[in-house]
Amino acid sequence: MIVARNLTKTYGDKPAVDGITFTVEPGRVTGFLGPNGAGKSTTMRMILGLDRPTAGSVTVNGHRYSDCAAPLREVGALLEARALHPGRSARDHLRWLAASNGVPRARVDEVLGLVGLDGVADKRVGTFSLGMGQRLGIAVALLGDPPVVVLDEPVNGLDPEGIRWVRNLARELAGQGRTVFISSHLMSEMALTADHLVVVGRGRILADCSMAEFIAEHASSYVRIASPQRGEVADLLRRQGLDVTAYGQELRVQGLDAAAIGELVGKSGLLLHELTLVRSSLEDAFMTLTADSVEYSASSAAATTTAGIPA
Ligand SMILES: Nc1ncnc2c1ncn2[C@@H]1O[C@H](COP(=O)(O)OP(=O)(O)OP(=O)(O)O)[C@@H](O)[C@H]1O
Repeated sequence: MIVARNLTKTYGDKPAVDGITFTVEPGRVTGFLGPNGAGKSTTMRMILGLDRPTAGSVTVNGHRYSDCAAPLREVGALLEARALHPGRSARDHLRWLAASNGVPRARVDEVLGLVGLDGVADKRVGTFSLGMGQRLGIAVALLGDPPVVVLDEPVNGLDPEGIRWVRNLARELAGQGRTVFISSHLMSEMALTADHLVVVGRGRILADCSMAEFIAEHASSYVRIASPQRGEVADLLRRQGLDVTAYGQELRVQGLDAAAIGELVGKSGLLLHELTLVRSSLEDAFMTLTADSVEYSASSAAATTTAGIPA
């Protein structure tokens, strides 16, 4: 498991990570979500001993990464910027890492097969596409068969098949009881992959909860109604204590499900032309939650954070 306590990293006078405390438990996929510049990579770099915390601490299975005797066998990691020797083949790269970390040579072919690179294992890494490079990075992460896996934006550069593969792999690794910590700035991707979420913005924790709790708390829904007797329908529903907002030609109603609203209106003899349950997407919920934390945003992006959800 990974435990961060009051973890802080300051560059100059700017906190990149601002006193965050969280735990990444084994046996489940924990998504680490936040907009660009939220502090995800800096946190992951501190987990892996590549950056030293300004204050606080982070441990992996009870000790600091720098105190690991065989790091590759304790924590497997894919970080965004990966230094690869372009003239070396994928197989040689993995063999070199295996030899220097006490990993059996046979494991190299195993991980090449696992990530689907066995057919190109002897090609020079410099000729690899972004997606192939990501797969090789994941092979490196899995080389030491580690109980803890940290992946920074693993689906970057992958095609839809590759994205699905990473998703399944993450779930499989968690199913084997490993600790899996994956960063992303895409809520929609995490919704399909993670059991638990740690959401950060401007170096601070905005949410630390199960995926189900996040959905229940942040994804709002309403019932959309179209009626030739819009005014009367709105009056009727308001008299029932429901929250009704007129939106152009439609009404948006919160506080009761679509079936019950249909029955109420039906009993009154008023006409309905449409009665639809509309759920805001998790992406909307995530953008609303992190809207104040976005470092660089286009004005159109800011508009989408509030569009479609009545206050
Ligand atoms: N070496 C550094 N020197 C100065 N500032 C840095 C350094 N590394 C990161 N930062 C700043 O710290 C903040 C957090 O950056 P970080 O890369 O951790 O965010 P992130 O959530 O991983 O974002 P992204 O999704 O864009 O990778 C940003 O404001 C960034 O500009």
